[in-house]
Amino acid sequence: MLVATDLVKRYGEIQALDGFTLSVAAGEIVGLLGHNGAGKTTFVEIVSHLIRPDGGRVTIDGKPPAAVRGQVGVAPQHIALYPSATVREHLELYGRLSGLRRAALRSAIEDLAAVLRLTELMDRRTGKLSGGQQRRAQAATALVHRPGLLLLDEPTAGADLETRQAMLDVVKQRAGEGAAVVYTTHYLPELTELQATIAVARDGRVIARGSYEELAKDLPGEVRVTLEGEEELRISTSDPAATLIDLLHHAERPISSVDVRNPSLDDLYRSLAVHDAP
Ligand SMILES: Nc1ncnc2c1ncn2[C@@H]1O[C@H](COP(=O)(O)OP(=O)(O)OP(=O)(O)O)[C@@H](O)[C@H]1O
Repeated sequence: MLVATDLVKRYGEIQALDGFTLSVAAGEIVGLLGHNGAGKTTFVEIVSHLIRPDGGRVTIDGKPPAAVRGQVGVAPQHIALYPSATVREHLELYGRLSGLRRAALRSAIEDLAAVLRLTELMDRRTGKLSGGQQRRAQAATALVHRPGLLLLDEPTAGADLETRQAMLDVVKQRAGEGAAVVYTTHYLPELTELQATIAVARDGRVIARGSYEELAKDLPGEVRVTLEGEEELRISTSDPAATLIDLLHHAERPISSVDVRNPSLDDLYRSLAVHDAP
C-alpha cells in the first residue's frame, strides 16, 4: 500500500531523513518508534504531501502522494484545528473534501463520534475543548472518510485512559477493514495492544523492521530464582524456559520462588540503543 524508498530531507545543516525506507501493507499497523528528532514526523509529512523530500520516492497504491490525498488520513502531532469551528463542522468539511455527501456523510460522522466519544462535543468550538478532546477531534478528521492509509503521529499523546483505549480500538477496527496504518508513539505497550509490526527509526533512517517476535528473538530474557534462605538469583538467557527447567533439575536447595521474564518491547528498544541517540 505504502512504499517509501531512500527518502532524504535536509533542513540546512540538519539531516532530518537520511535514506528512510519503509513499506506498509494493507491491513498492517506499523508502530514507528524512535528518539526525539529521529525523523518520524518528517516522514509522515512527506507521505501526506505536506513537504517534499530532497531525494527518494513515495508511492501510495502505486501513485505519488499528490495524486491520492483523499485516500490518506493524517492526524498530525500538533493540533491543527480551526478554533472557531465546531467538531461537527470539521468532520463535515473533511468528509466533503473526500467526496462524502448527505446520508453517507451524516452516518460516517455519527458512527465515528460514538466510537471516539465525541457525540456530546459535536457542536462545541474546538478552541474551547480540552487538550485530550481536541486530540480526539483531530483523530476523527483523519478517520471520517475511511482512508486506505492512516498516518497517526502520536495520536494518544496527553490522552486519558479512556481516550487512549477508544483510539486504539478504532485503529484496530480500521486495520481490520484493510487500512494500512503508520502509528508513531513513545508509548510502547500500545503497540502490543495493536498487534503492530515495528519499525525503529534512528538518525533519519529505519534501523530495524519486523514483527516483535522477529526482532526480539535474539534478545536475552531473564530467569529469577530464589533458593530457600538465599538472595534472588538473576540469570540472563536466550531460552528462559530451558534455563528454568535446568535450574529446577539441578538446584541443591528448595526453590522458594521463580519468575520468568521474556524480552519486552522496552528491552528491544533499549537493545537498539535508540535512547542513546543525540
Ligand atoms: N521545519 C523544520 N526546520 C528545521 N529543522 C527541522 C524542521 N522539521 C524538523 N526538523 C529537524 O529534523 C529532525 C527530525 O525531526 P522530526 O520532527 O521528524 O523528528 P521526530 O522523530 O518526529 O521527533 P519527535 O519524537 O520529537 O516528534 C530534527 O532534528 C528536527 O529538529
